[in-house]
Parts: sequence; C-alpha cells; structure tokens
Amino acid sequence: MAVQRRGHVKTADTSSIEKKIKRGIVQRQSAPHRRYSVPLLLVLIGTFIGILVWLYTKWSNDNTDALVSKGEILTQPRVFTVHCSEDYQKYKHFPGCTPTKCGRAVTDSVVTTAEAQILKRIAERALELGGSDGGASILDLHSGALSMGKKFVNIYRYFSNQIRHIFTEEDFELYREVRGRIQKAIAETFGLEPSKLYLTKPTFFSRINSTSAKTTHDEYWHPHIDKVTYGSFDYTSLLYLTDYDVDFGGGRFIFMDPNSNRTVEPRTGRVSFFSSGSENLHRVEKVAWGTRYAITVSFTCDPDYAIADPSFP
Ligand SMILES: O=C(O)CCC(=O)C(=O)O
Ligand SMILES: [Fe+2]
Repeated sequence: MAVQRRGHVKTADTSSIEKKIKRGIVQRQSAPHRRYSVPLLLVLIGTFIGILVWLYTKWSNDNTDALVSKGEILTQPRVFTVHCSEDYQKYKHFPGCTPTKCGRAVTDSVVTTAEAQILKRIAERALELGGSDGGASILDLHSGALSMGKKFVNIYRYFSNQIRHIFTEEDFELYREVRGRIQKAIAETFGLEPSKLYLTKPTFFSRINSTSAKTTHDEYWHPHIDKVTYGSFDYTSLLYLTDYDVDFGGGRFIFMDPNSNRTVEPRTGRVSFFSSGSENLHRVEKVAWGTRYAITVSFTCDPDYAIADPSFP
C-alpha cells in the first residue's frame, strides 16, 4: 500500500512535472513568435500608414512641380514658353505688343530685397488703417481703393488729412521705378517694344492671411484667367513682398497646366510675369498661416486702357 501510495504520489508528481516541462517547451517555442509579432505588426502598420500618406500626398499634390522654389535665387529670368491661346484674337491686335510669344518667367534680379521691404511697409501702413474682415485685403494706389471690413473705401478721401503721414513722395517714386523695371523685363523676355506696353488697372497690393472669407472679394484662391477676369490685361506681373514658408505657409502661386500644376514659391523681391491669356490659367493656394504680401502689376497693349502711375492726389 505504502509502495502503491508512494507510486501514486510519484505518478502525480511526474505528470505535473511533465506538464510543466511541456508548458515550458511550448512557452519556449512560442516566445520567439510572441517577441517578434508585436514589432512585426508595428512595422506592418507603419508601412501601411506610410503608403497611405504617400498616396495622399501624391493625390493632393496632383502632379505639382515647383517651377521656382523659394530656396533658389534667379539672377536671370527663368523663362518657360507656352503656346498662345486664341484669347488675344478676340481683341484688337497691337503689333510689337499683343502676345505672339506666350509664356511665363520668374526673376529675382529686377527688384532688390530692400526695395521689396520698403514696398511691403507701404502696404502694411495703409492696410492697418483698414483691411478686410476676411482673409484678403487690397490697396490700389491708383484708384485709392482700400479694403475696409466687407467693403472698400477711397484711402485718399477717407484719410485725406493724414495721407502725407501714410505715404511719402519717395514711396510713389519707388513704385514708379519698380514698375518701369518690370515693364522692361517683360518687354525683353517677350521681344516687345517697351514703349508699346502700358500700365493698366487694376494694379494693387494684396495682403492675404488665413482668416476665412467673409465676402466673395476674399476668395482669392479660385482658378482664373487674367485676360478673362480683367479684359484689358495682356501681361500680368507679380512682385512678392514676403517669403513662402517663412512669413506664411500655403499661398504658392500655381500655373494650372492640362496635366500638371507648376508652382512659384514667393520670395521677397521675386518677380513673376506671364502672358495673361488662358495659356496661363492659375490660382493662389490658400494661405494656411502667417501673412502674404504681393503686388499685382498689370500691363495692356491697348492705349485706351492705359493708366498713369499713381501719385499724390
Ligand atoms: O498674388 C498672386 O500670386 C496672384 C494674384 C493673381 O492671380 C491676380 O492678381 O490676378
Ligand atoms: Fe491672376
């Protein structure tokens, strides 16, 4: 009995030990699997998220290439020619001016950074007296139009007593000088007679921030063709007064070509100019943060639509 009891106890001990050993083996066998499964899962999830992010970036950028990025400094105009649209045929032809060679160009050597900073301060001074309730405000030195709330006022009339504290004679001189240089660069690039190009309206400073639009005037981001929108435009130029990715995010200028988008990243003193027809459909990306300043300086070939340089009233 005793032997049997001992034997029974021994059997029970043995089987529990065997079980433990087996469990140990199973645990040892399964341990590497468990050790690797969590990191492996994380790698798989990470890869999956990576693919999703890549797909989203590719999709949202929609084939977007930088024509000129902020980091580059162009000492010569970078010129891209494109076929002229038929838009100009609907208007009177002015030999030596009406676009026959169309395209776009960007240069950093026409306006200095210091000049652009002075021009930016003109816009800042005037716009802090008014400004749109929405994200886009303008100041037109020619007509005097200044965004104010949901409307516009005439800065020369509205602030008539203070106007000589807002602007100086030198401000207007610099504006004229810069306009002349841009006109020359356009004429050289497109093979035009500079004197056959005239300043036209609207020509204006713009200030854009990320505040949501309150009226349609604030909706600057829509694709458009300047010749269709403004009629008299034959050549559009843009002078940038702030830096993309430093002073503001978003806000890149986008040429919308049939199969791709090409961006110009604003940089203080950078001038971009292009023929105004539908060969240069474009839009401005929404500004995500910060404040973007620019000047739209427009030119026509039709002397009937010419305007004089701005001056004190
Ligand atoms: O500010 C810009 O970059 C472009 C503005 C524009 O498209 C325009 O004034 O017609
Ligand atoms: Fe435009």
